[in-house]
Amino acid sequence: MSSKLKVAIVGSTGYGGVELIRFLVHHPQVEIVSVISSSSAGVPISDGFPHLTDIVVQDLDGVEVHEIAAKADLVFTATPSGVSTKLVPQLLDAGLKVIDLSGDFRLRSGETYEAWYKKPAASPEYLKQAVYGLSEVYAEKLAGVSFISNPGCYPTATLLGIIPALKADWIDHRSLIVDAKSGVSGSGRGTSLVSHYAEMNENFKAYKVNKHQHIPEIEQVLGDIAGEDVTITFTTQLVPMTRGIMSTIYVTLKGDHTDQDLIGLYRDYYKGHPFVRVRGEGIWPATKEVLGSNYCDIGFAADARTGRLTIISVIDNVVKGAAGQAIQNLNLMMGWEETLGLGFIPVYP
Ligand SMILES: NC(=O)C1=CN([C@@H]2O[C@H](COP(=O)(O)OP(=O)(O)OC[C@H]3O[C@@H](n4cnc5c(N)ncnc54)[C@H](OP(=O)(O)O)[C@@H]3O)[C@@H](O)[C@H]2O)C=CC1
Ligand SMILES: CC(=O)N[C@@H](CCC(=O)OP(=O)(O)O)C(=O)O
Repeated sequence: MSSKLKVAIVGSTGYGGVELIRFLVHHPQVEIVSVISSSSAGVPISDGFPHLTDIVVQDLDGVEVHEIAAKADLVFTATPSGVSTKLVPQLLDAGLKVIDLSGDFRLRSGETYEAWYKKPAASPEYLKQAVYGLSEVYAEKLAGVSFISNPGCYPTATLLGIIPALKADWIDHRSLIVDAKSGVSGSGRGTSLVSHYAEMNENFKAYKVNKHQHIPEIEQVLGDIAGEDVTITFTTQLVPMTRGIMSTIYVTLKGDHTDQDLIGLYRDYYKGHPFVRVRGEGIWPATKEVLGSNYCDIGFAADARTGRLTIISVIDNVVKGAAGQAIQNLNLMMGWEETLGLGFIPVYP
């Protein structure tokens, strides 16, 4: 009998779900016992995803909570916001561990969720149970828990870029401006006008400026760390590429810290967390340098002339921004090596 952890994936036909499969197939402690679809049950998953031919031979299962509970120990819910709100409590009540990739359990306040997501929030009882899984920052809080809410893609790149400097009190958080760019896969597999080739190709488009649902998530974490309310200016933009997020952060420095000081501070903060790589002086990261991997790469430019600091943080939105971090969180939850199943070099070129 296998002693591996039995996992199921709801939303396995979406970008996050398919990426979970890509990594979990090689995870030494995990067996995928069910790939689940609300719309294509009974069909071999490789019919819709021929790249999985002869690798994942399972048929898709339907979303039947009691059947999932009979087969699995843990469920990844890679489902749209609004769907997780209703599904996750049922899975938890059935005794399953859950790692949810949606935005439905990241905000502590249901009112804040409803204001930004424009959807009914989950009940406070379940919001309270969720542990926010920004892996490098909250690793110790994740050990042994049953329910992790995986961070958003933009928050992951942005928070990992800001937190060490904020913790050290080297920056004035009232001056924070975040200019964030994403590849189109960030909006999921469902078609929309925004991701239509003719709309997106050879185009560079800002959207949800100051209205993006990730603003309260970023402000919640920064506020916890600063010990007071933090507000940010946040602009999101769509770039005509498939994967990748670059979050460029502008902030006023407290004191005259150099690039070398910042490199030292960040390397120290992320010591023991191999998925955050701090670049050397003048070597700023590009999205392609983390493509297909769980890395977040960070570079700096402190400007003595203006007293401001530019921080550049890049991730692959589908990996470190979703499926990869979810698996990193699984490892932390289970007390396994943080890198298990994730040790891939980025795809280059
Ligand atoms: N793409 C990204 O870069 C990131 C995504 N996220 C979040 O992760 C989640 C998944 O994202 P992503 O994979 O991109 O989204 P997709 O739209 O690509 O996939 C979502 C999947 O959810 C399934 N689904 C839809 N409705 C239901 C339902 N009622 N019950 C069960 N399953 C349902 C669909 O599959 P089927 O019809 O087969 O059931 C669909 O394939 C979302 O909440 C997203 O916001 C977070 C960070 C980054
Ligand atoms: C490029 C693109 O459209 N990205 C999406 C990311 C959505 C997402 O991941 O949503 P939650 O984290 O809130 O679940 C967006 O900006 O809305």
